[in-house]
Amino acid sequence: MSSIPPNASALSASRRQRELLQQRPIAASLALDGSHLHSIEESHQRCAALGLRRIESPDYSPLGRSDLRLVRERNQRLYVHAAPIMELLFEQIVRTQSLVLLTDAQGTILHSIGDDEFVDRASRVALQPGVNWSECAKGTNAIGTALIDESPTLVHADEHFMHANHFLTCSAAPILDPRGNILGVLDVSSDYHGYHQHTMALVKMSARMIENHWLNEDFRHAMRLHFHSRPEFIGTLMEGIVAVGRDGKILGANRSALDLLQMSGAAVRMHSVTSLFGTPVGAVVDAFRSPVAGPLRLLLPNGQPVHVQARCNWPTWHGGWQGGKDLGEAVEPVDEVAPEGLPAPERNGQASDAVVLQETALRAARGIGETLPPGAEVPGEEARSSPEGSESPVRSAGRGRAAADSGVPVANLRALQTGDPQMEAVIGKVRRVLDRDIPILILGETGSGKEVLARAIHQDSARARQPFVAVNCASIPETLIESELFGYADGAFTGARRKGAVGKIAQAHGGTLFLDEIGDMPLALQARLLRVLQERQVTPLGSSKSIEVDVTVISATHRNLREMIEAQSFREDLYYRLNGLAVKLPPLRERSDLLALARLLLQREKGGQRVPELAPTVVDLMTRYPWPGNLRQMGNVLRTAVVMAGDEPMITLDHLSDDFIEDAQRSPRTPAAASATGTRPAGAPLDPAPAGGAGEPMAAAGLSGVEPSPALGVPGEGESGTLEAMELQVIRQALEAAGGNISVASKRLGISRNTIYRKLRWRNGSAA
Ligand SMILES: Nc1ncnc2c1ncn2[C@@H]1O[C@H](COP(=O)(O)OP(=O)(O)OP(=O)(O)O)[C@@H](O)[C@H]1O
Repeated sequence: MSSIPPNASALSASRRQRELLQQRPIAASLALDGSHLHSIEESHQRCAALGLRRIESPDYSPLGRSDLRLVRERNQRLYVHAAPIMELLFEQIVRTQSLVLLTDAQGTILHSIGDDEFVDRASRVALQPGVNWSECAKGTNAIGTALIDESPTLVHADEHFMHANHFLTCSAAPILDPRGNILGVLDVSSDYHGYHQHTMALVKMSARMIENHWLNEDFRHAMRLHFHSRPEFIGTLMEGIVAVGRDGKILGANRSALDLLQMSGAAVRMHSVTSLFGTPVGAVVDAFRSPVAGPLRLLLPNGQPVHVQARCNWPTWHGGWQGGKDLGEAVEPVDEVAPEGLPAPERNGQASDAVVLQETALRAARGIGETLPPGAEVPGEEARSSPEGSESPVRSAGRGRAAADSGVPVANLRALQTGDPQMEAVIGKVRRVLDRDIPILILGETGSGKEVLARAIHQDSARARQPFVAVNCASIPETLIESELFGYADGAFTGARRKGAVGKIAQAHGGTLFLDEIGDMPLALQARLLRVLQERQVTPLGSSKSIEVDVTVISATHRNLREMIEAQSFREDLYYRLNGLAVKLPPLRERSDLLALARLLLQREKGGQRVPELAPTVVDLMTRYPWPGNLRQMGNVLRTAVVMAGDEPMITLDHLSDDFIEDAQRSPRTPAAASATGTRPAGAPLDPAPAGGAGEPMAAAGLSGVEPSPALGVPGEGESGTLEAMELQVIRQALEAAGGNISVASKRLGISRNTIYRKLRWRNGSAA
């Protein structure tokens, strides 16, 4: 840990604290304690020393698919232990607009579960698999700072170093192996308005559960002593556990053991059963030979009495234990058994985990009930409050997530009609096939709104009250995608999760299955998916029984599936099965409703408060920028701008990050977006695009965001009347009639595309 800076030590603690509170007013409202403030302050100093800037856009780029696969493979064991506990944790916080995240020891997100609406918001700051959240990548944040401080860490709102992350509140706890090495971090992130003081307790407990599972597996052939000063705490998360070798040496300990013993992991491993509990290991084994043995009462080195229970693979131990000598033989693993009277091995397994977490959440909810957010339900009450109280928990959770509302209404198709003719055409097409059991394939660049459209289709369909289940084929490790989709039967796996699980396809029964990034579906699974879609039956892994499924399928991709078919990486038969109707979303740079969308995004950010205006210079930059990340990227830029602007009524260049300004200034204006600058009222109809016009994307016509591009609109002041102005007006009208498509306009006018560019570039240059 770094030391307190000299100027801080000179100031009185309370004055320093006051200063900090002024700097971070949102977090100040939580009245967090001095050690918390100190840890955040130190982290900010580290970030400043690293040269990080508060207003910069963090590096959002995730690892490539194959790199992510490698990282996940390296951390497969952590995932196997953590995934079921993450699900339990999520069940306790479902509908609180939160995300449960697991990272590796470097802070790279391996796995996430969350409320759909918040997943959407979180993905805008790349709280998603493959993205690294170490402090040096994202500045002060709960994951990165917990990794450095090696302790549970809360980072709330403006305590995040980077402004882009100020909307978050995050509670993270490192996960340690029994030797004290960091395995990864467990984190819950949500919108800071939804802060709950009990979230950190749940995260810490969940991290401990993962650690205990890890320890139990690591030392499944060793004896484990479970101890606590109060016998009723044995078998709970508060119990200390030490693993003991046959020679009586301590091999490892869980975090509670270190707390109870007040020792470091390294110090504990210097001990033996004799030096730690004052009794030779042989005596302990003998004491537990009896099938009715109760806990032993032993003394810790500090004289504190504790109650101790033993667990081990008794047959192996009885055979191997000979008067304290380690036979050193390799022993065949056998199923763990406990003598009668000892806690059964499962007592520390899934069932007790669920109970512990639920009880904690219930206690927290009762104790601080008034701080529960609207809509949050006390665990266990969901089924009662649900109108279809008899449905399965999986189904309820799915519906809860789909309908979860963070103040952003789930859009229907009408809400997506913000004045762009290409969008109008797309929506018109999907409306015609609604409820006709025709699979829809949504194509479009990343961030162009494919998932939002899929949800809107579901929302407007007769299945709206049934689940909408989204599966991102790119973010699930290839090894897990099969079980995620198809589910698995009890006993199909021997890992931490032995109970069966309902797959996503079955979860979507009665509703809509959204297969996002379908182009990333491994080839081997494409055949299986095709069979499910054709037969409308799914067979979970390890089961011989098929389950009938009634789902309507919407899929989406940013890839060119036809090219993939040619390259034999996508099955043609599956393509035709998914493609009852293909619609292509326009990229933002081609949309004429950019300003209307910007306003919607600002409204979302302000959550009912007064929405700031955009200064003309900002509008100019926004309309000339090519927006490679589309709506998602525009949302990020506006979120930062809103935070920077605070209560100011107008967003100006001062509120935008420098790199965005530089990039945008280098970009010429795009024709379609230019019509959103006010030259055409947002929402006013454009001439319908000619056949093949809107269908031919600008990129395909050779107009990329970096090429010079023309502006649309009526002649500027002082332009009208001259020959040149009339020429320009004709070109603009032709372009507008062609939906911004330069190839079509040039053919109609009988002039080359270059002439159009030249004339309009000259006009832009002279107007500048
Ligand atoms: N019409 C819209 N109005 C406001 N925001 C929108 C609209 N469409 C999309 N967005 C926002 O843009 C972001 C990206 O949307 P979405 O996730 O649907 O894109 P996508 O094409 O599915 O992205 P990806 O290809 O990366 O999965 C989201 O934050 C979403 O809320």
